[in-house]
Amino acid sequence: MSIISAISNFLEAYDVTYRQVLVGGLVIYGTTLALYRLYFSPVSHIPGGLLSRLSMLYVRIMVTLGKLPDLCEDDYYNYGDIFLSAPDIVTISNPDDCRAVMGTYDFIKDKFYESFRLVDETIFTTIDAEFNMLGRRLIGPAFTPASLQKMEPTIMECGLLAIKRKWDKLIGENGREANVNFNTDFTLATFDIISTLVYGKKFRALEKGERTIVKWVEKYNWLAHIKAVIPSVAEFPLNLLCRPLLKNCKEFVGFTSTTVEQRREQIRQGEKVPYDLLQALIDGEELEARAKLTPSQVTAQSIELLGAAIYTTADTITWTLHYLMLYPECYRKAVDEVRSIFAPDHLIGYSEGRSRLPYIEACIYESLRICAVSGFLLPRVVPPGGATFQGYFIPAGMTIALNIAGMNHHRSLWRDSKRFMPERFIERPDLKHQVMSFSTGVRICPGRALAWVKIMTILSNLLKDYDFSLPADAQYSPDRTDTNGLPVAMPRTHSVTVGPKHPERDCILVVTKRLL
Ligand code: HEM
Repeated sequence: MSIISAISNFLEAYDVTYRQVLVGGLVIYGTTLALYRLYFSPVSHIPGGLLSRLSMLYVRIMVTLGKLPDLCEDDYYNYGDIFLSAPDIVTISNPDDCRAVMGTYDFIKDKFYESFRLVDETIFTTIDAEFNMLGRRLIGPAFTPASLQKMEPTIMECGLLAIKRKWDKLIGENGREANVNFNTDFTLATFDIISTLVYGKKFRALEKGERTIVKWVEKYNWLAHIKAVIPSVAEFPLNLLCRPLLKNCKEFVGFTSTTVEQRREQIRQGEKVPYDLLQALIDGEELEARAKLTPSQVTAQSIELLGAAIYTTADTITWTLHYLMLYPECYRKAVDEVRSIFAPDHLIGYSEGRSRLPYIEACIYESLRICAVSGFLLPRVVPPGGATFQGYFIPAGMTIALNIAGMNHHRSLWRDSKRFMPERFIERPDLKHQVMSFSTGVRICPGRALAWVKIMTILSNLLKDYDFSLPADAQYSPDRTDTNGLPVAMPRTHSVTVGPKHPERDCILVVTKRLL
């Protein structure tokens, strides 16, 4: 008698259907798994929300809905230094613990980072320490103060000055004032800056409204976001569902590799080429180093730099201006500071802005802290031998996630942490080193100095040259407060960075030329 007929006979004898067996099996499996996760897994004694402890599904749903930043912050306030974000994701928020993890290559990046991989390995996606160090060595020289100073004219021209031209034109057309979507303008300006530095070409997205590449970057980010939730989405048959996104990435890669090839040709022809980010990468192909970048790695890296630099910087400027509008006394102080130091016709360069505008610098730190554009989880794998945090042992192979929002709101460092309070950095400048928005350790953001140049030059000059106010119908203003009496910030969402959820509604400001 075959096994199948034996089972059939057994089911018939007890009057049980296959369906009942299937449902019963699933119930037993689900219950056993739930009991294991809640009471018997090696990390079951770590605190965390019931849904997070039961299934990975909860965090995936939150990621899909763009709610991860809110979850990270709320979970820190609810559970403290260590908690479970999913049955096998232990999240840590204690700055010392996070530094211990990030200070070494032992805790490699989790497979989540594969969702960002497009054509080849990059500084960001790699888990290979040697390759990461090589990439960082190559782009490092582009981010020294001397190199950034050389790039500053481009940064000014494509960033601040392009924004000013656009706003002045709008104001001129409207009479005295104009309504601007500052998030869109900061995004296009930061795109124009970074694309000039990466492709060596000016696209003038802000001026001409030409957004092809911005859309490519947006869709590349979306694909990465979807891959983070459904890793097999780029494989058959799911790839059929996101054909337009995959086609978009192909075009993006094609355009980038052609541009890289054009630069190589210029070099071969002996033409003078600018020193920019692309050049730093191409130089890497020529290095005598044992490991050097292949052409497809240069393409992949160029795309990554574009993706890493646009929304991070634009959204940071956006949040800073938004918080200044919610806290008018801070806005007033920032404006008074810059206008008392610099003449109306002075173009504030980065280093003078950074050294002479401590309050505006403090506003930027506070915005990076209170709503980090990277305010979500950075997942790493626990190395062989396991690791102990806050008295809990975490076995090798489990994911440990660093909670940037948790560190930036940590009770031990930040008094009244939900309040936008730039003064904290004036009273205690040492706190600047505790803002974790650029991460920390061996994989700290290599582009942070460039980001600072863009943020500081754009913000300080705009505050000097324009008066900003909220439109009459603004939904988020100083008058709309929460139960603690603090102004409610506009809702945020998360794809690759944490940005405004409804920029078309919440990022409109009335701009007038400064009255002399
Ligand atoms: C306000 C602006 C920015 C913020 C807040 C920011 C934040 C971060 C954070 C938190 C990481 C670590 C991510 C992780 O480990 O998962 C990171 C990595 C990285 N960032 Fe940035 N970033 C900013 C701007 C930039 C810019 C302008 C560039 C380049 C032009 C850049 C290039 C990179 C690269 C290549 C990495 C990967 C580093 C590695 O894995 O070794 N970022 N950034």
